[in-house]
Amino acid sequence: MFIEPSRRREPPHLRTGWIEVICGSMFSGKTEELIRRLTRAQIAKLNVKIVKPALDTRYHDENIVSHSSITISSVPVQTAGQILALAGNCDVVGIDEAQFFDQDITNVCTQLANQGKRVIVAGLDMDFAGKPFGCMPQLLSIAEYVTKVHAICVVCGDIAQYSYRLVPSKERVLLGETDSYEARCRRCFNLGNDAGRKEWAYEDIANDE
Ligand SMILES: Nc1ncnc2c1ncn2[C@@H]1O[C@H](COP(=O)(O)OP(=O)(O)O)[C@@H](O)[C@H]1O
Ligand SMILES: Cc1cn([C@H]2C[C@H](O)[C@@H](COP(=O)(O)O)O2)c(=O)[nH]c1=O
Ligand SMILES: [Zn+2]
Repeated sequence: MFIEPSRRREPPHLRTGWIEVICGSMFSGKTEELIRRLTRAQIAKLNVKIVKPALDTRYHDENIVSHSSITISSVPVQTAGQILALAGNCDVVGIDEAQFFDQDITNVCTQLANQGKRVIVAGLDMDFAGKPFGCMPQLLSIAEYVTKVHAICVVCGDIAQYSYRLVPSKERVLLGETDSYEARCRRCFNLGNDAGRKEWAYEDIANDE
């Protein structure tokens, strides 16, 4: 589990900000982990600002909502640049669904951290095709702390790092949840439509051994 660095008691001239990235597939617990960290910052009475891309209207227009219905209020923004103005003099900035921002998000996070803020970013590291998603590789490179979380493969029960798309669209951006995506392990992701349901997959693994 991620434990916050204890930098509060450092003298102000030595205090710096930093960037944390939480990545993984859909259903891996990125949003839950983001909300957990932000809630702890609020308990510590830090001034917290939370944003998400305005296009993410899946569960709610404003709030950030996890697949398990855990929620925290946020401000929807159209561009990464807007985050700088919104952050003002806050201590902690939380950003969800970072994969939907343009490359400018990297500069924005760097500027915020350089101002002394703790920046916590959550986003999909890979798209439905298993390719690195937009700005995420750059964010992962510049972060001080990276946490990769995993879902459970709905086909075989193994650890999942892929978001398998169940509908035929090839557009990179397609909002959805269990209606359009499922979490899959490497093997079941590569099997595509040939991946059977749980019983079949267990049998197959046993036959492989
Ligand atoms: N295949 C799955 N593997 C793990 N958790 C799942 C799965 N399907 C649904 N869930 C639920 O999703 C929750 C995580 O939701 P969330 O934090 O919103 O994930 P993410 O932001 O990574 O998509 C889990 O705690 C669990 O309740
Ligand atoms: C893989 C993939 C996902 N999306 C969309 C689907 C959801 O609306 C979000 C991811 O949300 P989560 O909090 O990580 O579950 O992104 C997409 O547009 N394109 C993709 O390739
Ligand atoms: Zn699997």
